[in-house]
Amino acid sequence: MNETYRPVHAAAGEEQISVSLKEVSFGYDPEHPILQDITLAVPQGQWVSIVGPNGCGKSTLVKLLNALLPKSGGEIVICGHKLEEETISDIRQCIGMVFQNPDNQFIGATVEEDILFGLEGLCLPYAEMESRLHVYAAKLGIDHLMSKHPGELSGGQKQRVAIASILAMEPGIVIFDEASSMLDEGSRNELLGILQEMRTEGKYTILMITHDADEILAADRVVALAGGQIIADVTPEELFRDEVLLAECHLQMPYPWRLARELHRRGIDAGVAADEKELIDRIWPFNYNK
Ligand SMILES: Nc1ncnc2c1ncn2[C@@H]1O[C@H](COP(=O)(O)OP(=O)(O)OP(=O)(O)O)[C@@H](O)[C@H]1O
Repeated sequence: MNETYRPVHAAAGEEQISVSLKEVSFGYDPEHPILQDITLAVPQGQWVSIVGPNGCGKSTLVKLLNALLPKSGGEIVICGHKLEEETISDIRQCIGMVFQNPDNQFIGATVEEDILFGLEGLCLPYAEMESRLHVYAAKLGIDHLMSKHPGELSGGQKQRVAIASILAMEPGIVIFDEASSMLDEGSRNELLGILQEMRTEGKYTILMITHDADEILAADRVVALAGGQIIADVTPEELFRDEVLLAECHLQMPYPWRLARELHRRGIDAGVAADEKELIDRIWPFNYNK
């Protein structure tokens, strides 16, 4: 196990824990466990990226949280509810999941119906449902698609609808399982902006399975899985500084980090820039002082 992994069980200080796993295990075939003794606590309001190589069990892990798959051992507590037969429906109300393929997520015959369907399940007053419908359709830029049948939408539009449907229910925990892989760069950045806004509200805990460097950098914390175990629990910066860990996770450094490393090798210590302008501002003095 990588030394960087620091298991966390209990609340640090007064922090409320949204997601807690203690020694959780699971195998599709009991003889071959996919996940072994996973222990993890995520405080309310935290944004966690879950990373790791293909097939290491990231999707399996998040499906255990709302009993889409049955854990074979250990304890899961979601928003104070211990996961048991009787608490599954309470727990499912606390968790919204957006998957990679939006086709599997449509229920309504139109976009509007699809968003309203989830809200009806929460038994909200009609005015509140209408208000959320319009707020989240506007946030995701899908107001003009409300009367469309899901079959008439592009992959990226379908994913925006799926995200709007989940966010409109305002679950305390939102899980994205490679949910932005269908989105173009602009839409992906918009989604990151929406999540950043949600983070400032402090009400949402975000778990995001991703291989995307920008999404990883946006998180508060990165949990890395490999070989059925958590091998690291670090900040995004710690991950991107650790070339061994990056290789274990099959990840690359973000472009500005690679550029900074190359410049450093050539004697220019410009640090990591967030964008092109900052990069030029940082490199310019080196050229100017020659
Ligand atoms: N329904 C299933 N039945 C049997 N084995 C499965 C099933 N779903 C997944 N697996 C296996 O479990 C392992 C973990 O799969 P999982 O989808 O959780 O990985 P992942 O880390 O999310 O992968 P990726 O990054 O490719 O999406 C893989 O070896 C996969 O083949």
